[in-house]
Amino acid sequence: METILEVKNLTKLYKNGRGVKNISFSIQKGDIVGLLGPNGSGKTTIMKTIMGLTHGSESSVTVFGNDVETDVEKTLEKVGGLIERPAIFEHLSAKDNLRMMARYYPHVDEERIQQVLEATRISQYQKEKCGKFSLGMKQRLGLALAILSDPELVILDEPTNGLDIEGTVEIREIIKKMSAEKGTSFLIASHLAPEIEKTCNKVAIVHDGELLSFETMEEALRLNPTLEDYFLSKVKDKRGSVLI
Ligand SMILES: Nc1ncnc2c1ncn2[C@@H]1O[C@H](COP(=O)(O)OP(=O)(O)OP(=O)(O)O)[C@@H](O)[C@H]1O
Repeated sequence: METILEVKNLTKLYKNGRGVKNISFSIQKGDIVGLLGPNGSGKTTIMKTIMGLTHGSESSVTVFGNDVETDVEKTLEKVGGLIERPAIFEHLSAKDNLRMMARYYPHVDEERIQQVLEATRISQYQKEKCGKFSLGMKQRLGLALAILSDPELVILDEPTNGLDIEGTVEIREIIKKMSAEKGTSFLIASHLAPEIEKTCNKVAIVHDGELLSFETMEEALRLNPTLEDYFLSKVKDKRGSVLI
């Protein structure tokens, strides 16, 4: 198995003392890893540190064997990300937003742009200015931007945020198809257990800045009817109480 991402003892504490402590996990080629945790548990902080957008204190994050702290550009060449809100130029069309992004990737041509517009089902709106897009359409464009360069690792923060049922299913299918057909690896943050359960083959439970567990989905569901039950059992183990 090829290790794509390795996070060792990631600690990032903000001045207010909040953040994440001692997070360790790894992603192998083709894995779809879900980062499941409630609001404020540290999911975005973990993703931002992996993408070099913020820096941990005692951590080591290696992507494709390169240390993210020492060589961010090289490390992130094969990584696509959608973190917090998609970075979209509202005065441009969806297609022009993709063209702007394509400037950074010599191998991305018009055919690839069209392919991605179709895969994310925004081709019918491709000429409209993005300022008029609904939240869900912006989210689809955010995913299109993240996968445009055909990255080997895609990092997505709440990718189905604002999407309707069909949109959620479509995004899930795109993720699974890329993993199965191309071996693309994914790290997906969400506070929605059913979504992570349906999409991912591994799950990391984050709570109050700590990693409570990192398991295959199969193992998580072995003694639990749903991922939600697994999550609650892990939180209960930590607190020694049924209250969460
Ligand atoms: N720039 C910052 N300065 C101070 N505290 C921060 C900062 N960013 C995040 N935090 C705090 O760190 C903790 C983890 O936040 P983070 O955004 O990583 O959580 P999250 O799991 O992504 O939450 P959500 O699901 O609500 O997006 C929270 O307590 C948050 O208030």
